[in-house]
Amino acid sequence: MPKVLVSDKLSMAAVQIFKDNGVEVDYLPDLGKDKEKLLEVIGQYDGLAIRSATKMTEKVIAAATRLKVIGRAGIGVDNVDIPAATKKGIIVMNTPFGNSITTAEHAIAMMMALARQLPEADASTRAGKWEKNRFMGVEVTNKTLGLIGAGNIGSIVADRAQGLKMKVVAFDPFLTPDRALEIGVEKVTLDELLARADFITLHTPLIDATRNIIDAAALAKTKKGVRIINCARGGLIDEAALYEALKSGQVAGAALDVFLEEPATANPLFEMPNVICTPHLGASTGEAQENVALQVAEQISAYLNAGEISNALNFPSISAEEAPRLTPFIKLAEMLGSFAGQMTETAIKGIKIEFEGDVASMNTRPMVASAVYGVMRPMMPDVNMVSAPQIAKDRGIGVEVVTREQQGAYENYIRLTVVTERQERAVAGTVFASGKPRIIQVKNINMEAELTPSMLYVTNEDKPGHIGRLGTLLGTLGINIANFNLGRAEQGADAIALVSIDGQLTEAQLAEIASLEGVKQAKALRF
Ligand SMILES: NC(=O)C1=CN([C@@H]2O[C@H](COP(=O)(O)OP(=O)(O)OC[C@H]3O[C@@H](n4cnc5c(N)ncnc54)[C@H](O)[C@@H]3O)[C@@H](O)[C@H]2O)C=CC1
Ligand SMILES: O=C(O)CCC(=O)C(=O)O
Repeated sequence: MPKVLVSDKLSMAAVQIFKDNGVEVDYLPDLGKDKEKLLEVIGQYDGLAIRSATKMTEKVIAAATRLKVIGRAGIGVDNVDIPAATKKGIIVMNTPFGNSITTAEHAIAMMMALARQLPEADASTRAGKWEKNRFMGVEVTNKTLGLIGAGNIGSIVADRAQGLKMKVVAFDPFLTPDRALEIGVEKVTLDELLARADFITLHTPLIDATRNIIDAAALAKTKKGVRIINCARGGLIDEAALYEALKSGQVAGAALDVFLEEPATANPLFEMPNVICTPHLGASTGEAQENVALQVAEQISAYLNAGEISNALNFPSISAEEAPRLTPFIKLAEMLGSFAGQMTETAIKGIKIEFEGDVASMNTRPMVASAVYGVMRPMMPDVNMVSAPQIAKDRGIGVEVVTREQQGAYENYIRLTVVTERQERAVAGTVFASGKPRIIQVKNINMEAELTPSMLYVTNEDKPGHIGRLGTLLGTLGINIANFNLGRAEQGADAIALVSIDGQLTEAQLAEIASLEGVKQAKALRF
């Protein structure tokens, strides 16, 4: 039974979902904050469900010897070292939509609170001051909202802001003109946004391109008296620069849900009267927390129990519907890769994977990952389907993918070519209607073979007597033949034999086979 740790505070509904799916679960909501304890116990778990308090650093990931999946009940995964997880073959998933409405609503609430100074007015009134003249606000109607990041949350914010009769301009390099039209925003450059916005709201992930996107230089380009809302990530705004801009009046107010250092318990911005702070509450509604907890528990369970992959950030998705259909092709791709990988003895420059027929219209990305995994596994025993594409990229191994309509007799055809300094070696296969993967071509020679755990691959001159000699030698060596598959380019040219055998060949036995008359190459293969 797979075992999952929930190390941050999650709705208990998640725990029930794990149990209902036959997954053992430890609910330890404070563990994520205790780095040492996390390091101590993480090695026991196959799955991990977190929010933002648990920091999955390279060190913790290295200690997670059994871990197969990390599920973030939420959107931002900046608390997970994704490259380290990928290298270890750990799938990292999030729940990209479950808290978007709630977070967008928080941004709008922060904007309105900022426009009318609600927290300060509230505190003053409770203190018995009745300072009616002190709290002069601004209307949002007809004001310009500058949206930095127009993805899921940004576009909901845009929709709500338009309901408040605001004009919305958006800076997002990936926003297409059609999408901008659809969500009713004007796509602008960052400088234009800074120059035009009365309110600026941030909704991007924290990545290198967005870190300190609002810095001193950007603040200098804003309208004097701009108000800024950040319900995305600390680190998007240079806090020291914001402090100075608030002090000088360049920025009239800021509403911050997120901070560079969290938990934020002492921050110079807390001293500023025109700053509203919440403790990373963007996603904190009952509705959003129920959504993300249920979703993450379902996703983790489906992966651990059935290999279904949804919302993974480091691996292509495989839906429950397509999983049964894709599985034999994923297996075939891995077998072809493994065959070619075992035959390759020099540095690999590239891998080409061609999909023909029905398979070309399927979700080929997991097959590509599986094929690359197959090629690399003989050289790197710790590689896996998640890490293989990244490792190939790191090593400069190009992966070319070609898809085309059916050309030959097979309804489905996958051909994998490994390119080395010295040569190209291709192997092709198909999946029959029965769901059985088969090798159908090796080095352009047709044959039909099932790949079994232990095989002998022989290339020889196509001359009479070879099969008899090989069979007799295997018998003499005490090797039982389970299946014998043959193919040849043309009469008298090169021929190949793929022999399924019981047990393993020793190096000495292989050398005897290689020295048989007419044999050009003999290799033991394992699948
Ligand atoms: N305060 C909170 O509790 C919460 C915060 N968040 C934060 O909100 C962020 C956004 O969430 P979603 O809208 O769901 O993500 P999303 O992926 O749907 O949208 C992000 C948008 O940022 C854009 N973007 C990327 N690089 C950019 C750049 N250099 N400049 C401008 N735009 C850029 C992308 O094109 C995309 O449209 C998350 O990454 C997360 O960090 C999310 C949920 C709750
Ligand atoms: O889990 C939370 O409360 C924070 C949510 C968040 O920041 C996210 O989903 O990116």
